[in-house]
Amino acid sequence: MIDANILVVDDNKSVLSALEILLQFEYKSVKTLFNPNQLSSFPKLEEIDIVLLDMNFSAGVNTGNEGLFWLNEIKKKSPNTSVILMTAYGAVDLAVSALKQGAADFILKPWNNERLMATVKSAYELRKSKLEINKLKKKETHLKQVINEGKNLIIGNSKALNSVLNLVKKVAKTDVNVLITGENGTGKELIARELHRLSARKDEVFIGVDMGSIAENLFESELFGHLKGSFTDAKEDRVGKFEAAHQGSLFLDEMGNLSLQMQAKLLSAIQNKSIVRVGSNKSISVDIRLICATNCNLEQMVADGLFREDLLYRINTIHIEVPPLREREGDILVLADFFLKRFGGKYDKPSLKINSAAQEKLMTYTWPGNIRELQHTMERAVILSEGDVIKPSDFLLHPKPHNELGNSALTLDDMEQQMIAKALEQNEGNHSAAAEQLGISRQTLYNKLKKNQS
Ligand SMILES: Nc1ncnc2c1ncn2[C@@H]1O[C@H](COP(=O)(O)OP(=O)(O)OP(=O)(O)O)[C@@H](O)[C@H]1O
Repeated sequence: MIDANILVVDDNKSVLSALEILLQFEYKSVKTLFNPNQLSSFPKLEEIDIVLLDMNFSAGVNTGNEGLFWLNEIKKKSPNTSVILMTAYGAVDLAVSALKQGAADFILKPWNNERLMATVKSAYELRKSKLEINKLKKKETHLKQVINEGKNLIIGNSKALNSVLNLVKKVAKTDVNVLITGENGTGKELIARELHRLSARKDEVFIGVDMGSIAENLFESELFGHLKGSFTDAKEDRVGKFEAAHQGSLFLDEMGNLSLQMQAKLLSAIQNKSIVRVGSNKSISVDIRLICATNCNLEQMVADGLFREDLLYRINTIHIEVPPLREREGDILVLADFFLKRFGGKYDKPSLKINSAAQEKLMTYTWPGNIRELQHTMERAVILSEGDVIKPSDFLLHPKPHNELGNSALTLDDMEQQMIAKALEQNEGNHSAAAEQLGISRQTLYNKLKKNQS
């Protein structure tokens, strides 16, 4: 017995009872209606899985228009109910217009029992798939919302930040590729998310990829996906980031850390607006809005032969430079206050205030790690503070000594960071060259940099 609700609508009582008896053999609930006008007030029509609907109700009329009218009424109230139209006057054009207007199928009277049962069965399968699709769509919308959520609030009121936000507003509505540059921790990812939020793609996903953390040998698989068995660890087919971002925005962070080989592969995907999964030879079109970010000077890297000029032109149709925090004086205390509230709440210290000497300390510091450093500084201060006031001594600010090695007060970690900073400086920000000079892999260098920032 199939657990489905069926409704039969016909002005012929013998048709109603014949169909009721036939359908009750297989379906749990079969209801009948003699007058289609009762459809308007039929309770919970959306719970009916299948309606078998006669096409002609007025005596002497066989145009089928009444059936089409009631088909539309049912579809308005319950779009996922499968409607099968029945008529004694078989005409191909009538059947075609019924199907065009959303009928699941069309049967002729007198019907063949077996064929009718098969038609009802497939209409029921159709109904189930529609409900399943609806459920998946709702789930997808929810997942997209969760993915896109994140901490999107952009705090600050400085002139410099406002002009960035103005540019973001102008550019967001277009589909052009955007390159966001700025020092580490200035909020580049936040700006990228804002571009997505204000764009026509806002209801689709925003997929972020940290290009610096992808190992060279996994680059293609991560970005373009792979087929099962295409390499040792490919246990399943996998969708890459480009495909995952289809119709949404793809944010490629740390673009300055790509080897020339990776750049070539990326360029080809961007140029062709399509990707080929590893192990496949089928090209798949992708519709993405590309947002890239870096803290490197890509023009300089082009001049040094470290970044492809053609790739740079592809990604920087619009260039947004996010200024460092030291050039956004107006934002420092506003952001500090924002983080104070956030961490005050988190650590159950809601009435904490920053005293004026502590504010002065925040304002005079140069914030090499920008907003990320301010955020960490505030979190530590909230944890360390005693009483209701944050004092200057609660801020552990240590301006990084730059090139001076050999300071006996340094820890091993400090020395390592200084060597890294020096190598990066000598190699003008080029991570691959700095890693080579230090005798470590690009990946290790990257991990060490991340560790220091966290
Ligand atoms: N204007 C802002 N308002 C609130 N939070 C901010 C703001 N700017 C940055 N942040 C926060 O600072 C942190 C660093 O920001 P984000 O990751 O966007 O910087 P980034 O420039 O992309 O850093 P990186 O170059 O290291 O990838 C994040 O936690 C972000 O939420």
